[in-house]
Amino acid sequence: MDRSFFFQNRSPCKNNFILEQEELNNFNKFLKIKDQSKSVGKQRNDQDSDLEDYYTDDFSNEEYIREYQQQNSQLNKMVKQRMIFLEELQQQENIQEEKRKQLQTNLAISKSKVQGVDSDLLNLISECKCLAEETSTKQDKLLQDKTNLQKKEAETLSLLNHHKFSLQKTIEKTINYKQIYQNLERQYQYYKENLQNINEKQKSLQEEIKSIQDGTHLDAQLLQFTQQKQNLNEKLQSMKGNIRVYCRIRPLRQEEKIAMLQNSFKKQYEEKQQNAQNAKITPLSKASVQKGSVSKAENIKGVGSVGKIDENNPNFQQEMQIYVQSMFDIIKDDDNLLYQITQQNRITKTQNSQNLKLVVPFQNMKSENNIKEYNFKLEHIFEEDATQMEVFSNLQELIQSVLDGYNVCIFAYGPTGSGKTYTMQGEEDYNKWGIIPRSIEYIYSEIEKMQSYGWEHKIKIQFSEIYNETLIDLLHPDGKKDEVQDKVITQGPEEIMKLLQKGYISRKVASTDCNEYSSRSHSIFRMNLDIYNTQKQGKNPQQPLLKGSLNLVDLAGSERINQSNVAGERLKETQNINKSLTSLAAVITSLAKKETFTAFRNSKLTYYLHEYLGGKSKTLMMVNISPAPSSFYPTLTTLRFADQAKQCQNKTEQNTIGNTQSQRSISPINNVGKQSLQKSTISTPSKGGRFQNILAQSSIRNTILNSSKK
Ligand SMILES: Nc1ncnc2c1ncn2[C@@H]1O[C@H](COP(=O)(O)OP(=O)(O)OP(=O)(O)O)[C@@H](O)[C@H]1O
Repeated sequence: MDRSFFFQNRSPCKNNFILEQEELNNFNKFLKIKDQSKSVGKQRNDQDSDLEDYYTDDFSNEEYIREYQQQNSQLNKMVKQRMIFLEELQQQENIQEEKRKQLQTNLAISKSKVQGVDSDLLNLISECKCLAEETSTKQDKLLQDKTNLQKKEAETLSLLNHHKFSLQKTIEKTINYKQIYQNLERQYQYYKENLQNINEKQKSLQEEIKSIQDGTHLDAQLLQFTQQKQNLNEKLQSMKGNIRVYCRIRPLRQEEKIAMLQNSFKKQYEEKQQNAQNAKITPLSKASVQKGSVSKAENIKGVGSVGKIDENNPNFQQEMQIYVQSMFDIIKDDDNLLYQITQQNRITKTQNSQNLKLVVPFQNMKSENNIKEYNFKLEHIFEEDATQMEVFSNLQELIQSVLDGYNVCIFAYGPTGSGKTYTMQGEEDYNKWGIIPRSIEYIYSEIEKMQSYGWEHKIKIQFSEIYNETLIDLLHPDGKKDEVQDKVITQGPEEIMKLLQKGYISRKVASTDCNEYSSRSHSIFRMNLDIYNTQKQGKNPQQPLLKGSLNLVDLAGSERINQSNVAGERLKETQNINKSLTSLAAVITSLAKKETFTAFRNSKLTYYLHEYLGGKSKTLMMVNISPAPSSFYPTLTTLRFADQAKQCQNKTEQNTIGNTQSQRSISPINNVGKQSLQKSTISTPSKGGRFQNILAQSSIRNTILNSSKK
């Protein structure tokens, strides 16, 4: 049997080697015994016998023994190889052990390092925490800064918007002014050329005067020249229509600005209150309210009843006062800003080449988004910033007509407090003089200029009022009723001013809720001119060549009785004012419709003015309106009336000899009820006070002369 397979098939592990080694030793021992017994015949002990028994089967003959020996030597070689391999393994194991030790050392080092890293990590974590806190604080600050910036941005934006709006307005105005300036420049060129022509004509006329001894030739030419001028003027006037309607918007008054701010505050307050109420009504309490166990007002403590402001609440009053005061500082005199802040709609003027429109926006109380616009086409609109001078310069041509022998009537119409008396009479300061003093000044300056051409004028004035349907002569010492006398003026414009001043003091004025100095009567200033030409008519002519009449009417303000809060005598006045204005509106409507009969006699006012409404006069209605949102309804009614008035057509005619209209006085009107005037009941915070120092200021004649020189 080949036993080498034992070794070949065994794995080269240490135990296997030991076993193999043992077996080999045993076998060698057996061989030795065998050899000894063969040569010496030596006695075998028990152990040898066992070995011999063990191997006897296989090693019975010599051949086998040799074979085994060979195998044995091979096996020895293998054992040696295995031993070498074993040693190598041992060495590797040693190396591994070394490495393991090394690794352990490394592990220990790493562990200590990890411990270091751990503490570093802890430090880092705490640093991170600090950083996170710092970051969150910084974030909060940044958020705060951002909110502040956003607020500032919004404020700046609204300011910019406001500036943009003002700038746009300014640009529009500048464009308007530019156009006006260009027109004026054209007119100036035109007049300059005309003046040159006139100067040339004047020169040639003067030469003719020198050369021609017979005066009638000159008279004829002068008259022709004057008539040409009158015809041209007449054409110009008739082109503009007969009852012309101008509109003047007065500036907002302080009280109106305050009212606008208060309304805006109330609106905001109401909104806030509503929001607070909505927030406080919980579903449960709503249910209780529906069940009827809790009242809504009870439920919302401290807020007041739903949707309504308790105006008597001192907190509300105080808050509103603070708001209005602070806003007033902000808006100063910037009306644009006021309209923007209070979100109120503004009356605006629009213009194209043909039409001048007044747009009156009205916000429906029921729905905020429902803004209705009312458009009115008017011949001329004076906006809030129009000066007295600007207004008059637009009427100058009309006043000129009086000197050319026409009847002219300008009446101021509008709700109470809309600026009629300011427009007609004005105030003490020269810049604030109204149409009446400026017309007197203008007529006298023209008369002076015409004197050198042989023109002479006789001036008579009347100043009257219609109060409670009674016509009263304001220049009569006893305030004569139902008859107005002419007062002949001999001393020039100062005399007229003095008389007017007296008349203003007598005029019925009272303080109402709508106007501190409210006119309670219609006042009529009439200036009659008898015009002569001595060069044509010779010295001391008996009859005037032309007659002109200027009528300036300051109507009492139309007002709503509940709005002006009047009672007693004041209520009666208001009723009479409204009645006569209603008659005026009816007359205007009738004339506009060209009805065959017009009821002029329905009131003293229409009867007194009938020649100027339906006659041959040149009539201008100056419609005064207030821009205040609270005056919306009176403004609308007034503009509707103006719309009717502009449709009336008069046939203007010059008052030449044989074609004169007597306007000296009005005869007593029997069929209009005469009412007695209870003078003692009238409080008279006099509008005449505005005029008291006019005469003291400067000599009117000087003013007139200076202006005529200009
Ligand atoms: N264009 C204006 N510029 C400055 N202030 C004005 C202007 N128009 C009117 N006012 C002021 O408004 C107030 C009311 O004006 P005014 O008395 O002329 O109104 P009214 O229409 O005559 O009123 P009433 O019909 O009640 O007599 C006055 O204090 C007046 O000075």
